[in-house]
Amino acid sequence: MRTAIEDLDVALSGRTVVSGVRIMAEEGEIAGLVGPNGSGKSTVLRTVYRHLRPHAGRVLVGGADIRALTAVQSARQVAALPQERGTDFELSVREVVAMGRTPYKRAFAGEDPTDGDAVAAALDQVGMAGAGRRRFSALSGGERQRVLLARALAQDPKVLVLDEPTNHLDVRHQVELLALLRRHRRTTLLAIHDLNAAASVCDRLHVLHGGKVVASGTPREVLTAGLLAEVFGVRAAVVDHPLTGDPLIAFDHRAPVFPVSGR
Ligand SMILES: Nc1ncnc2c1ncn2[C@@H]1O[C@H](COP(=O)(O)OP(=O)(O)OP(=O)(O)O)[C@@H](O)[C@H]1O
Repeated sequence: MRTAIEDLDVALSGRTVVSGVRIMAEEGEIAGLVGPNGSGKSTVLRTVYRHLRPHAGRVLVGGADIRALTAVQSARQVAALPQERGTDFELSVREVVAMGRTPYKRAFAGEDPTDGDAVAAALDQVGMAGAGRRRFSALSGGERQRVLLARALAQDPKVLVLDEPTNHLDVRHQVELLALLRRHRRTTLLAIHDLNAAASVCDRLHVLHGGKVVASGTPREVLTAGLLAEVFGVRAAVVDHPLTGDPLIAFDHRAPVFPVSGR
């Protein structure tokens, strides 16, 4: 569902950390938020899943201001894989994923077959179909990550918000997760550090720097050697990926880093 972040300002502990942010994700589009540490990516995403209240501006999902929705209404619209990931659930994997079905239940109602199917399908999609009975707290970081993604998928939202979803994942599971996102074609807002992964999966990228969007466009438009030097302070060449044709950033890990302008 079309999601618009309009003129967003967020202040935390009295300091403006995000200002004037405008990001649009069309229906079915995967919009990537990239930028250096502390540039405001998670803060923007937190306003979309209502973890933070903006100081100014608003987030519209399908034309509705998400702050005007009830908790249940917004949970049916937006599901998140946040950066702060619970590790203390003394629940089974299946129970954690079933939490994603809460917005569809009446109080104290049990699980119906639709819920069971949604949970099973979500676990299958993240490659954890055989792990339903395992204790969540006994999983590895990458396994937990995949289970929490399954919980978000089981929520069957109109908009997925993913904060660093490939963190902790080995390369195969990174590739699988990106393929899953591409297959799903659900409106997705994604914060991601891996710029090559971003180039392969995102329709449009929005570069945050010092709490502001400094570039928006397709990965090819945005990921230029000049921008990588200016915003990230690194030397890199952007070439065509020999297998996919996507932009491929070859970082020069030996070069000294450049100074970047702060906020
Ligand atoms: N609770 C808080 N109180 C005060 N400042 C905060 C708080 N949370 C985040 N910040 C600050 O807000 C700014 C943006 O942080 P944010 O987590 O959104 O950045 P990010 O781009 O997601 O970073 P990273 O890539 O490191 O995850 C940073 O300067 C951070 O220190």
